[in-house]
Amino acid sequence: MSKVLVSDSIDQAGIDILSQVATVDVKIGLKPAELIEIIGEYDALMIRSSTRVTQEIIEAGTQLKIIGRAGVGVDNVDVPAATRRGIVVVNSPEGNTIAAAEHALAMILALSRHIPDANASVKRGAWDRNSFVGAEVYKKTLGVVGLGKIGSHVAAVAKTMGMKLLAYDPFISTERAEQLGCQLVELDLLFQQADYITLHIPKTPETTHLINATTLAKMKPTARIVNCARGGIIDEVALAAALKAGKIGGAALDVFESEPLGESELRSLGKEVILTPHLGASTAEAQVNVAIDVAEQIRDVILGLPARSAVNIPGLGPDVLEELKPYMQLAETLGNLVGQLAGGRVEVLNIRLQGELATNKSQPLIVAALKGLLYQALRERVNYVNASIEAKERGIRVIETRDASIRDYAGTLHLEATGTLGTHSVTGALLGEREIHLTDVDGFPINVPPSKYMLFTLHRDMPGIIGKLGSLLGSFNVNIASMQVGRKIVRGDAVMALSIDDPLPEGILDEIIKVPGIRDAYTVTL
Ligand SMILES: NC(=O)C1=CN([C@@H]2O[C@H](COP(=O)(O)OP(=O)(O)OC[C@H]3O[C@@H](n4cnc5c(N)ncnc54)[C@H](O)[C@@H]3O)[C@@H](O)[C@H]2O)C=CC1
Ligand SMILES: O=C(O)C(=O)COP(=O)(O)O
Repeated sequence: MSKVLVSDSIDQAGIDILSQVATVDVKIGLKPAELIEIIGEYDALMIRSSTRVTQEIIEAGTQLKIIGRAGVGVDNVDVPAATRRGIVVVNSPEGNTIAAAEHALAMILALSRHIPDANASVKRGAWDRNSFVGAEVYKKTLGVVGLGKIGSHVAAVAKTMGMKLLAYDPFISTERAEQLGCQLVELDLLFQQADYITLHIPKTPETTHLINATTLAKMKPTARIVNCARGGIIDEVALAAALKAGKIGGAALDVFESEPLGESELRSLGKEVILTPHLGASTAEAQVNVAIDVAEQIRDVILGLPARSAVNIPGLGPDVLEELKPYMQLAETLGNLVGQLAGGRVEVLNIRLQGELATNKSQPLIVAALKGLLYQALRERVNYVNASIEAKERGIRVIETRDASIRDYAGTLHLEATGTLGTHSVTGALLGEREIHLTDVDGFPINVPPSKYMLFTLHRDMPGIIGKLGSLLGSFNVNIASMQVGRKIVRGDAVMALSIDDPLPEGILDEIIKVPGIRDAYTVTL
């Protein structure tokens, strides 16, 4: 049974899902050295933002197949290190969107009305109404930095509160911003004009210390800044200095450069500063959402299925995956088959997407075909995550072509592998929704479902040959489950595809090739 380590606090709904397929150990608060010591036993690791999954931990996780982040940000995971090791990293891109957006909105209102300090003062026994006179957000300008999932929801709600919206996000269109009622502007303009600035961007090298002494100096002295995205986007020392000097009006922070927040000037500031301990995603609803979302993906990967929100598999979003899953299976099977027919080292893989596939995203299919192709060399070490890197490192050139014309099937996939031992090709299609059929091998039309053990021969189409092959296999106690011949012309060259019940015994291929009329034979395990 697989083993999953849960090293941060996760909702029980996730643990219940994992327990269906694995032994689940919940160990919260492990020190890095303790995690390194035990991670080697586990197939999957489920975390939130508290566990830092470093390269050292990934390297110690020799059995790890998947790291599941029950939340959005994967900046606490060394994703490149995981990718190199073929470990899938998944997250829950939408499970806590509303929770984080509502926290940012709560921060905006709490800052405006001094709610935390007013509350603390009443609880201390005071009744001080004069110290807590606030400001309205109505008709004020909100600058949204990062108009993604969370930023968009913040914008939508802020709009209904009567705020004027500016947004900065270099990766979204003016139309999208307009749909949300936002005016897309340059960052400097946003800094200059906003009464409130809310950050909803990932932490990247470009966004680290985006808010610093220079950018803070561009803001209105009354501006209030909210960070419910990531610590480190704001230079906290510069922020504390700007607040103290009255260069900006206030700040509400949920995330910090170093968490838990240690010694900090920010703690000593008054009602203009609100600090929460990374609570953006901490609602009952969001925790159920992210736990289920990520646990299901871990379960799927343990069961050998692809994950729907892998951050390190290019182009494999949930919508794409749902549509392409059966075709990815087809691509993988064909890749595995053509790799075995080609034998030796493959140098070029031609992939032709035909019919309805021609208009689809090709990247997941290429990755799946490469995974299949490399299976003989790498076995379980190759997966959707590292197939492209492994192929590149082996010098396999991928050429993709598309042909939208529809032939016998709605969509077909054609793979041709050229390597040190020659060129071979296979074509396949789906029958109904998901039944794989081989429709062509080396240019000869056939129509067979692939099976675990197969034998292919290239032979002359002449009387008696099928009988001879049948008897030969019989003499080696090989049971034939099905057999089909594909030929282009009568008595010309032909291909025979046989499904057999067991692997072909040693030495029998040499005997098959000796049968008069048989030119070549290939055994394949799928
Ligand atoms: N405080 C908390 O507990 C939580 C924090 N988060 C954090 O919130 C942030 C946003 O999350 P989502 O909205 O789900 O992500 P998202 O991926 O939907 O949106 C991020 C947006 O930022 C934009 N962006 C990227 N680089 C940018 C740059 N240099 N300048 C301006 N815009 C840039 C992208 O184009 C995208 O539209 C993430 O950092 C995430 O980790 C998310 C959930 C909870
Ligand atoms: O989802 C995110 O990016 C978050 O920051 C939430 O973090 P958490 O899961 O609450 O530790």
